[in-house]
Amino acid sequence: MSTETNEYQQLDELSLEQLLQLHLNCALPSAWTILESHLHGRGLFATRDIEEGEVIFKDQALVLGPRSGTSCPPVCVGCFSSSNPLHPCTLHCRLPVCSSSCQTSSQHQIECGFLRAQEGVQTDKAQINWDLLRAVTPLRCLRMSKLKRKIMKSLESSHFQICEVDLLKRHLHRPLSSSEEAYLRLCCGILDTNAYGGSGGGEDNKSLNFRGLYALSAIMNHCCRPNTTYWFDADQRMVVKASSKIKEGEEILSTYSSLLWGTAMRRSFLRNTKEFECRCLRCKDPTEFGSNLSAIYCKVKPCPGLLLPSNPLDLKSDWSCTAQATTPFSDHKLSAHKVFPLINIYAKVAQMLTESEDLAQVDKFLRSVPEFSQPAVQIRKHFVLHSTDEISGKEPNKL
Ligand SMILES: C[S@@+](CC[C@H](N)C(=O)[O-])C[C@H]1O[C@@H](n2cnc3c(N)ncnc32)[C@H](O)[C@@H]1O
Repeated sequence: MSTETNEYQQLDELSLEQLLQLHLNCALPSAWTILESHLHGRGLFATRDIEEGEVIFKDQALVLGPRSGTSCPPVCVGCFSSSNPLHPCTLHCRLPVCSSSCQTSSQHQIECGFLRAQEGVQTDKAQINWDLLRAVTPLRCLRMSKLKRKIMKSLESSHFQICEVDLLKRHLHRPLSSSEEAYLRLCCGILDTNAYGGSGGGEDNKSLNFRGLYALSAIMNHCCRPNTTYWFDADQRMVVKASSKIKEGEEILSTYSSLLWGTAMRRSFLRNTKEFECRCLRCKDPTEFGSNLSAIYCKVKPCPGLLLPSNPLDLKSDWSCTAQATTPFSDHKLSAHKVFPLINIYAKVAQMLTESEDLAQVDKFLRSVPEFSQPAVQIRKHFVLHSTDEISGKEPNKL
């Protein structure tokens, strides 16, 4: 029997928890275990009391690739940095790199070889193809170790129709073999469901933007009031820390959406990208634990109340006024289809103001929306980050 078959058989005998411990070289006993969750499928649970602020685990990515999309600056496929000027790889794979060491890095060799060997006939080889950036992470899954492949295949996969494989097929002239295509499609589904987008530091304080499949983190279910927080260290490991005390037996929960988004935005993001309806306590509470993050001022003048969704789990429900019982006005409601355009306008204005940084206009705008509304929170967050960066001498962050 070959060593390879032996290796596979040995891996087959291990549970997902043991495979992950092997991959992460964990010190045992771990503070976590994998159990069935009442939320969905499997979840991560505390094996002992975990103190607030304690690092629960450091997760090593199974695969890393560049982050892409309209909200991300263009990055180098080698180092994931957007700080240096980018140029097309000179080997004509049409991906952006920032240096010769990034071009010759072992991780770039995977997609570079694949795209080079099968260049599209009519493409301009000297140009960067920004669309292809999306296909890099799935292509890197083609060259995973057996252990990583086994772990990846045990993760949950979505059935999204939009897939980077179709994009790749448009840019290649050699058809993908059926096994390549099936494997790449599986990888895309697994990445969509489980990958985390990382950004932040890195060496020399460069801002990095990457997408990583962190398998242990991928077992964590979502909650809009999670009990963990995470960041990425200089080696692009995902460090997961308890944001509140977690008792033995409790589920360890992450968040897949921004905590600063209001309920309607979080729930539609989760439905569209992760295919589930969140029904956590924060989603059920119109005031979002008293923060009134989704609120807009009541439109009946001079009512001082705030409009909040009557039933936040139903996107179509009316928005009612908090001051209704104590004011002489009767018609303090707005239908959802009138509220959402308003919220969208506020969000766009908030974005424009943070980009232009006209402080007089920002001040005027902040007076027109409730203190804890999402656009107000976003604007404040922007200026806090900006001033922190000014103090530390870094380039200011954009929202
Ligand atoms: C990264 S996986 C989480 C682990 C997953 N439970 C498993 O068994 O592998 C993400 C998927 O879990 C499900 N999920 C996560 N949090 C959930 C929640 N709060 N409510 C319902 N489903 C959830 C969704 O189907 C989501 O696409």
